[in-house]
Amino acid sequence: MKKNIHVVGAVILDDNKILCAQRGPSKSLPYKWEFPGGKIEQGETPENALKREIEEEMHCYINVGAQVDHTVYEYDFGTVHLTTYFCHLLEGTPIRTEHHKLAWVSPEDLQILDWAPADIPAIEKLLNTSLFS
Ligand SMILES: Nc1nc2c([nH]c(=O)n2[C@H]2C[C@H](O)[C@@H](COP(=O)(O)OP(=O)(O)OP(=O)(O)O)O2)c(=O)[nH]1
Repeated sequence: MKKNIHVVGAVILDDNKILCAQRGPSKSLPYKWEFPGGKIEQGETPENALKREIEEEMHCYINVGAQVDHTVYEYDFGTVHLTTYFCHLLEGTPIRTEHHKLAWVSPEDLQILDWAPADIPAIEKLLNTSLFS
């Protein structure tokens, strides 16, 4: 059986846009787009894992709201259990540290990006939700 990897992703909304992040060339899933976030550590709640990851990788603070989606996707390196949450910026501006690129993207442009396969159901949900009404 493949290794289970529990991952949280932040759908950060600001000014009618969503913050999207592109993985670097030397990572698994090279150049794929994802939601900023990462693996949940032992004993951590998903919300606290997400806040910690965003502080570590983008040097800003968020609050974590409702769940967007939960998907399970089997990659060759393991089975990713991805939970995404709506988030807002509380303090600071996201800084790119680990990612190849960061981009603020309008909901209608989300499907232009080459997403990590585990993210596709969340993208479809976001496209079918009126986010800013
Ligand atoms: N953060 C994040 N990870 C995602 C998403 N979709 C998706 O398949 N993943 C995968 C990529 C990684 O294998 C794993 C997240 O682990 P991580 O953020 O610690 O990734 P990493 O690149 O530092 O780790 P690794 O792949 O080098 O082991 O989940 C997503 O939307 N956000």
